Amino acid sequence: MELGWACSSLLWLLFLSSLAVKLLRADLLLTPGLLLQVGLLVLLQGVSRAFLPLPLGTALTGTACWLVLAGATQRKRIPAVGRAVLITGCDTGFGKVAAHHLDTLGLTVYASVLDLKSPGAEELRQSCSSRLTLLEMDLTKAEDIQRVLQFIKAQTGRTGLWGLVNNAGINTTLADAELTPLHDFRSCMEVNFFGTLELTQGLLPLLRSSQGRIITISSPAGNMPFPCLSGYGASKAALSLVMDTLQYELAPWGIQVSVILPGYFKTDGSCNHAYWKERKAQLLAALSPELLEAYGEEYLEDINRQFLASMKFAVEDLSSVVESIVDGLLSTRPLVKYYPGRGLGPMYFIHHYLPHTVRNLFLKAFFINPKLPRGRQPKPCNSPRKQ
Ligand SMILES: NC(=O)c1ccc[n+]([C@@H]2O[C@H](COP(=O)([O-])OP(=O)(O)OC[C@H]3O[C@@H](n4cnc5c(N)ncnc54)[C@H](O)[C@@H]3O)[C@@H](O)[C@H]2O)c1
Ligand SMILES: C[C@]12C[C@H](O)[C@H]3[C@@H](CCC4=CC(=O)CC[C@@]43C)[C@@H]1CC[C@@H]2C(=O)CO
Repeated sequence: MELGWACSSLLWLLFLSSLAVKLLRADLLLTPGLLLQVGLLVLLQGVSRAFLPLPLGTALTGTACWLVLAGATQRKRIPAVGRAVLITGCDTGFGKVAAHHLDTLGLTVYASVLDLKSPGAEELRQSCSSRLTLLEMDLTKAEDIQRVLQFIKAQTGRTGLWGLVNNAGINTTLADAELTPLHDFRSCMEVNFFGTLELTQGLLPLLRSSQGRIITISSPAGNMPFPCLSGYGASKAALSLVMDTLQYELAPWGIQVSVILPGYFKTDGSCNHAYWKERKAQLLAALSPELLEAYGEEYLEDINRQFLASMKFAVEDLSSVVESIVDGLLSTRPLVKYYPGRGLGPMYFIHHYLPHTVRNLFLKAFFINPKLPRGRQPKPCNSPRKQ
């Protein structure tokens, strides 16, 4: 009798802990169907303990548990061929890799780029099928957005537009909020928030007709206060919030909205040394004498040094982000949030469940921990005392 209980308890402990891990990792959803299957497993457990020898009953129940877990985590997909999607920011990074992959899946891809002559645009032109169309669009220019909206409406009259992937985004500054010029906040907002929102709004009539998908690449920097990323993070916070709102506002129209919150990946935008060297120089040149006196040039140099050092943690393989985009577009049950990359679990656990002081210490240790500004550093002993 005891052995039977021990086997059953161990079996259920293994099954329920696997289920919990998959739910936490968003590998599966707690659907009514899954709950019914768990109920049937309980019934099977009771029947096998009552009528079957222990080894047979345990094997039968164990196999049933495995089948439930395996079935629950198989993410089913809808056919890709014939579906049209627009993806922005395909000159480099996630957008370029995703555009190529979506093309290989048989989708009709409209890939927007900042510059039709960019190396990335040329690479897509050379490597993709005739189903991929490159479109030039600067999200800060309303006329560009309107031109793309007209083009997409004209081109997708027959197929409809199945999906929009809002990938394009910028980060212009790596510095404390006080040191970040207001126009840098505005630049991030213009591209990452207003431009993306204007394009999304413009495509909603098509997406409502197709009951399609919206996938937006935001950032954990929009959920938590990464040091020196307030300008970028604020724009991503606004973007995440509006997409989270659209997720339930558009549900009655059958549109499914997903937000992807990637970890740190090595792309042209995140790890371009020349770009960040230029941005640091422009930031220093723009600093007022008062701020330069209060913080000191060494303060910014140190931040930049730590940022360059952090790049070694950036993941080179972008496939997990691309897979999240594909799942958001083609899964029968797309997730509301995707967290591709390393360390997102602990990061969000700390953010949600531990005191903010712990979270802030984690973010500084994980990314950038600014040194004391010049104005707060102890004066050397021989310096003249202020009267
Ligand atoms: N790389 C990371 O670690 C990381 C992490 C989290 C989120 N993200 C986000 O992922 C998205 C893609 O970033 P990435 O890392 O591939 O960087 P990236 O710089 O390689 O790609 C950004 C793309 O946006 C385009 N773009 C820039 N300004 C634009 C404008 N005004 N109008 C239209 N397009 C414009 C660029 O041409 C480029 O193709 C961005 O939204 C970024 O914020 C990146
Ligand atoms: C903000 C960046 C993208 C991304 O958001 C990164 C951040 C570095 C810190 C960091 C760690 C994470 O695990 C989540 C993403 C993130 C907060 C990156 C520094 C440069 C890069 C970009 O500039 C993207 O264009």
